[in-house]
Amino acid sequence: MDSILIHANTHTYPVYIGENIRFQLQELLPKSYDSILIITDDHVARLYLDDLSNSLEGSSVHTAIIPAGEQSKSIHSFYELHSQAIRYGLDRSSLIIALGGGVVGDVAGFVAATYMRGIDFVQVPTTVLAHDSSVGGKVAINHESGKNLIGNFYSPIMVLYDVSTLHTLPLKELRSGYAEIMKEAFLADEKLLWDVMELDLTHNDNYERIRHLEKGIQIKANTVEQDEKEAGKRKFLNLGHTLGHAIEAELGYGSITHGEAVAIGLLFAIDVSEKEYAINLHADKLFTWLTNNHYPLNMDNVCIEALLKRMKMDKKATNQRIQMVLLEEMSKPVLIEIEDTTLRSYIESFFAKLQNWYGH
Ligand SMILES: NC(=O)c1ccc[n+]([C@@H]2O[C@H](COP(=O)([O-])OP(=O)(O)OC[C@H]3O[C@@H](n4cnc5c(N)ncnc54)[C@H](O)[C@@H]3O)[C@@H](O)[C@H]2O)c1
Ligand SMILES: O=C(O)C(=O)C[C@@H](O)[C@H](O)[C@H](O)COP(=O)(O)O
Ligand SMILES: [Zn+2]
Repeated sequence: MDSILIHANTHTYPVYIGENIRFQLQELLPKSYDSILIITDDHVARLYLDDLSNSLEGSSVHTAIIPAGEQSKSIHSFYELHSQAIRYGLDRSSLIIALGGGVVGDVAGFVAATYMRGIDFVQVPTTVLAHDSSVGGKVAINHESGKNLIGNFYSPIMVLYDVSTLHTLPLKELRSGYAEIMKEAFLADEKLLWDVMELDLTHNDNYERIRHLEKGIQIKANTVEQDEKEAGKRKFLNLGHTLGHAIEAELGYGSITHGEAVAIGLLFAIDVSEKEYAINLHADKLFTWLTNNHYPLNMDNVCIEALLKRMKMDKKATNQRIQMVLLEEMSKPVLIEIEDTTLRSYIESFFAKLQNWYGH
């Protein structure tokens, strides 16, 4: 088992990474709890809930199961989970465990952050994408106007990443998670970038995957430790998300996965960076890798005006002025404000390029 320590503003917590470590949950917890609520979704519950609850002894263990998918990051689920916590009699010394992907982690984390003004929580990520979402303390639910508009910064006391659970992950979700690894690679690790560019996701073995996940977590950790509340440097982790989040909300939460939307946003950000800074960041190679791995990139029926409106709701925007993370060179992110008219023409030419690339 490997571990990475994260130094948050409030406390330091470990991220444990290893095969089958879900069975060691009890012994890895820093203290014992009288009452524990495991929050998970209905897919993950069928696969791993028993393993986790059976590994906890000496506590009253309760479970709350939300429907799988992005639509559960809602005010309705949030309220329902609070109601269940109240019904089970959780108090300030209780623990919430988030067992699942980023959806469970984000909503359960936000419940933990707000239940009785905050109780301990542990992240037990089960997706590739959740190497990103379980670290750094962003917890949130969506609003129909935009992603993660209601939330907080609230760090878990521990992350237990049992990479054996990834064996059951569908290819679509593997793809989704690798979009965030690609993002991290462009931001800070060119070697990782070329490693992943070599990868056929259908033949990816777990040994290689663990190496990629650990590198991604380390990049995230280095960033959030310097700027947890996103006053500056942390905004770089949003590379690809300005357009990505707009696409996700515009197509309807759950129509495409978060990572699939980020992949399109990342390709766009790389394309714009190449134009702004007259450099070659290999957008063409990224496009080839994305199409070889069957990322959905067809934006034919997406309304650009609607996307622009949504991009103004992005948390990096100030006074409705859109800010984007770009790369002025490889591994050198910058945050720049882009005029609406310039952005519109960039999106138009990007969508045209996608059509053109597809045509060949
Ligand atoms: N807080 C953050 O810093 C942060 C970072 C990145 C993304 N996010 C958020 O994370 C969410 C996406 O997370 P996600 O991609 O993990 O999606 P997800 O939680 O919806 O999981 C994807 C699907 O895989 C299933 N699943 C999960 N683990 C499985 C396993 N081991 N085997 C089989 N099926 C499994 C789930 O039931 C679900 O159907 C988005 O809402 C995004 O905004 C948050
Ligand atoms: O941790 C961060 O900071 C990130 O930006 C990571 C993103 O991958 C993640 O999707 C995050 O939830 C986006 O945050 P938001 O503040 O733009 O909603
Ligand atoms: Zn993301």
